[in-house]
Amino acid sequence: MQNKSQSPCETCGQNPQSKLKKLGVDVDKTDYVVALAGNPNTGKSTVFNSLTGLKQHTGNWPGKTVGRAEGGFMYADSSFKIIDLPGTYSLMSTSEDEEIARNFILFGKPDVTIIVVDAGRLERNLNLALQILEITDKAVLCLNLIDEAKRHNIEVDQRTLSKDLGIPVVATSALRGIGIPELLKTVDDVAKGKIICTPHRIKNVPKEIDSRVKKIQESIEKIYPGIPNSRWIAFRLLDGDEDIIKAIKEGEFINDK
Ligand SMILES: Nc1nc2c(ncn2[C@@H]2O[C@H](COP(=O)(O)OP(=O)(O)OP(=O)(O)O)[C@@H](O)[C@H]2O)c(=O)[nH]1
Ligand SMILES: [Mg+2]
Repeated sequence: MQNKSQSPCETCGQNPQSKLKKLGVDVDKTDYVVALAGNPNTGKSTVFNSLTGLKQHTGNWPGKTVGRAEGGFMYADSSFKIIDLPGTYSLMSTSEDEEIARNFILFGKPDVTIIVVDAGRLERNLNLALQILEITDKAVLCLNLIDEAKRHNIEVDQRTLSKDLGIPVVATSALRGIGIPELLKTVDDVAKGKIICTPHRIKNVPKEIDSRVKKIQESIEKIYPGIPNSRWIAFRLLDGDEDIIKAIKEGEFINDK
């Protein structure tokens, strides 16, 4: 039955959005888990709200999302849990909120990570995107605020960007719902392995460093069997990251589900 508030376009079978059912907070036992990551103020909560029907705080000031919020949606007969995370500039972050985001991206084992970036501030935003691509095999770049970028005559070569990053890129204007159907379909395709990502990774790590990292990695995995991203942790330990040293000692990551 057609919902009164929806236009014929929104309910047409050709439109991927017609396969979307917003589930609000109903997120028990879903088929897939999706994380929304990105710098502050890029529109993560706006994307979250449009997919779940929830009303996470949004606004034009940094640090609006505190802690993490969960919501759900159905798409093409599959159920998804989606996690809205606080904005963060780096996976080596220090504030409590940034730590929540970092821990979920690293250890929450999302099936797909949507990296939301500001199309008008791409260079700055790609710093976090590249860090996330080091540690995940399944990601989609959501090139948001495309309306604002256009207003400032900024054009993004999506094809080249997608090729260079090795993940699909979808342009959106989340505030206006533009590109959300395409984003949904792409996330579904990545989750189900219909789109295979080949994420950009740093190559040519010197042999000596690589072999030491592997040794540390083995020790971490011995203490915490099944821990994701042990290589990333090994690099952080080598770097003397106090936060990570403390978290490893206290098993903090393992409990952060
Ligand atoms: N013009 C325009 N504004 C947008 C778009 N997406 C989001 N916004 C606005 O940008 C501001 C920030 O959006 P949020 O969704 O709160 O951003 P966020 O990434 O969740 O922010 P943090 O929680 O601080 O990390 C809000 O005022 C939104 O209404 C868009 O595509 N175009
Ligand atoms: Mg937010």
